[in-house]
Amino acid sequence: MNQKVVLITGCSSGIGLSLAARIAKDEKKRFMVYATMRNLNKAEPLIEAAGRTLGRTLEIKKLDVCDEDSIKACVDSLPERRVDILISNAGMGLIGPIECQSIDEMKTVMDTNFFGLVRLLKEILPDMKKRKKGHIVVISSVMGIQGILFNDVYAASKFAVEGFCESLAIQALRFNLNISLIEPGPVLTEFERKVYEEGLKIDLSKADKATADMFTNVYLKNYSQIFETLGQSPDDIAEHTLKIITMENPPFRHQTNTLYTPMTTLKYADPNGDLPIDTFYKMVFEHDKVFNASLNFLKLLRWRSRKSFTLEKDKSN
Ligand SMILES: NC(=O)C1=CN([C@@H]2O[C@H](COP(=O)(O)OP(=O)(O)OC[C@H]3O[C@@H](n4cnc5c(N)ncnc54)[C@H](OP(=O)(O)O)[C@@H]3O)[C@@H](O)[C@H]2O)C=CC1
Ligand SMILES: CC1=C(/C=C/C(C)=C/C=C/C(C)=C/C=O)C(C)(C)CCC1
Repeated sequence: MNQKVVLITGCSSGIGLSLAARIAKDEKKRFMVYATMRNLNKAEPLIEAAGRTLGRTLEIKKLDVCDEDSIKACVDSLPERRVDILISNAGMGLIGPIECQSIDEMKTVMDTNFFGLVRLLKEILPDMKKRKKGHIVVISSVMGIQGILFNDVYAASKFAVEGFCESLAIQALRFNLNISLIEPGPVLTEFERKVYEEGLKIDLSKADKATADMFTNVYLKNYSQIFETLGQSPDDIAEHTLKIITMENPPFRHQTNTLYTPMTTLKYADPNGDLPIDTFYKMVFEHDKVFNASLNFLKLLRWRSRKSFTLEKDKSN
């Protein structure tokens, strides 16, 4: 059987876990999944989700994207070091005023979200080029296209990922390789919980009162509601990603949440760059009424898009 080898990072929870289980359970058994995580003590939820695929179409391996030796050891352990599809998923968030964040905290985000991808590719890309075959799939974010209030460093890390991939994609074409950026909006995972809990713990005394109030009373106050309204499940992201890896000509960018697309499109509608910033500003600060009305509108759209996604899935079966 000519199975494609898929290596996924960050499979201890969230999107990585859903992706690994979903791809391993592919009805046509088209994939052999190496689901990796930095701490194998956290493997239990994946073992449970993998069920009977464990040891058949799914194997769990250790890989820390911040450690080159760990990446090399993992790739060396694969038959012929072959990776047909790399899914770079491991990542972390960071919210809050920059006055309250240390440079070390910021570096950890860049090291994981951006250099983590770079380290993976330095190990895997040369073999893909030799074979003239391969698909690099990166779990980016809508924040790889557009910054969001109090996500300055996280957005910077995803912009870095997107700039890096845009440059590399041109070279990759010469070697018949595909690169795809998956751009989810909010997804209900450990990410959301960790980021929110860390947000509540921030010592806001280093920020001025107006900034501290904005973070507490605008951002944190609305955070859970935004995720509940706009949030997708990690299984949704897994379905979208499975579609992308089975396409003959996969797109370079794929947004998983159609509700978010109008916001990201504003960027391309105004070369001056003011339109998305003004719109976000108005949405957040100018009138609570507009904000609440938009939330209600989003709830309605979400219901409709859920329906259409289900229909699309039905059609493809
Ligand atoms: N949730 C969201 O709203 C969105 C998330 N994303 C992106 O999706 C990806 C997955 O996040 P999500 O599933 O939501 O969050 P989770 O926190 O549930 O999962 C993150 C995963 O990354 C792993 N990880 C962190 N650092 C490293 C490292 N150094 N080496 C290997 N693995 C590591 C975590 O492992 P451990 O358990 O050991 O910490 C965990 O398995 C991230 O890239 C994130 O930026 C994009 C858009 C929206
Ligand atoms: C909470 C909140 C907002 C939106 C937050 C969003 C949309 C977060 C998205 C997070 C993602 C996509 C994370 C992973 O990549 C607004 C609208 C700024 C208004 C103020 C409060």
